[in-house]
Amino acid sequence: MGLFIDGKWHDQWYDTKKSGGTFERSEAKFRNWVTVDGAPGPTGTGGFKAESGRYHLYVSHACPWANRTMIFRSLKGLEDHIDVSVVHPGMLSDGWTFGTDFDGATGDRLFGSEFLREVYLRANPTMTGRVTVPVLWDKVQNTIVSNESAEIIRMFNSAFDGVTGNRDDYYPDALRDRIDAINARVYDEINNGVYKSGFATTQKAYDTAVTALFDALDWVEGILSENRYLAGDRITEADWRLLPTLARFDAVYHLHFKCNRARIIDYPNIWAYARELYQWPGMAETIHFDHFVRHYHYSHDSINPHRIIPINPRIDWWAPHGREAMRAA
Ligand SMILES: N[C@@H](CCC(=O)N[C@@H](CS)C(=O)NCC(=O)O)C(=O)O
Repeated sequence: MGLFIDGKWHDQWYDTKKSGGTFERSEAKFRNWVTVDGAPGPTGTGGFKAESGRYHLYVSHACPWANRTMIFRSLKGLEDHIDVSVVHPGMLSDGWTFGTDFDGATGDRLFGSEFLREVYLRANPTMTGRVTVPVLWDKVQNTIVSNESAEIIRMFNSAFDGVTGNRDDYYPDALRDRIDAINARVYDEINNGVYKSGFATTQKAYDTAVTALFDALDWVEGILSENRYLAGDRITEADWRLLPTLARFDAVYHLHFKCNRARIIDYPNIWAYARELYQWPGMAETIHFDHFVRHYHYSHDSINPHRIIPINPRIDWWAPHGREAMRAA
């Protein structure tokens, strides 16, 4: 794992010394937006019009942030309009690679690169920053539109509606305040909370993160005991942003990131809800247990130096979820 400083690759693990043992996620660098007519979005520059076949998505099936973008690509019927390259789940000193010796790893279908970092250098040969997935690439301007998943899913939610005819809205006006409030806590304490627990390098940093994580899961369990979905009776972006973390929890985070006060299967409402989301049309195809079990245990050698891949529990994600009953309540 590494990062670029002025276009030069440095093999370097996260620096937690300056933050008292706490993992701090760095900000994504490319923050442009695809819009209906190419007008600039909330950040970055314009010129990225929604067009079929123009954009390419780079993902890892291991990565929860990339998983969000694959979820929205499927929900919004973008499969025929935005093609995808999938990196290899092993991420060592070269960062993400395009090795194809793992089922589902496609190689770089656009440029035939060996490493994802080459794609970043095409966009900015002197860049400083981390080489992360997901990446949304523009074949016309030959650059990265965005490497921030939260913003890529907002683009996918509406910018391509004229291209696909799919007008399903997962961020409806009337629910935005509620969705934003839920996202803020879910991001900080759950999606990123598992990383803060797992990458902590002091007991105090771990204790703080893991306690907040399970308190937040208790809060989610409470919401889901009264509501079918996080924002009420309608499924929204808030739910889709939680699913990738729930899917990885018992298989990876519980053991590898020491998130072991409870498992997801111990929360009756969260577990049934997680199965409902997983069983939603198209969703199971975006969730690749083999990629994330391999990635985390193999790539984080400061946590698992011998790279032993654990056996893991057998969990039935296809068991009936019974959440329809919530609607009648
Ligand atoms: N803010 C980014 C975070 C993406 C991210 O951190 N991805 C991880 C994989 S799960 C990554 O590529 N890490 C490589 C690195 O940090 O060097 C997003 O949500 O899109």
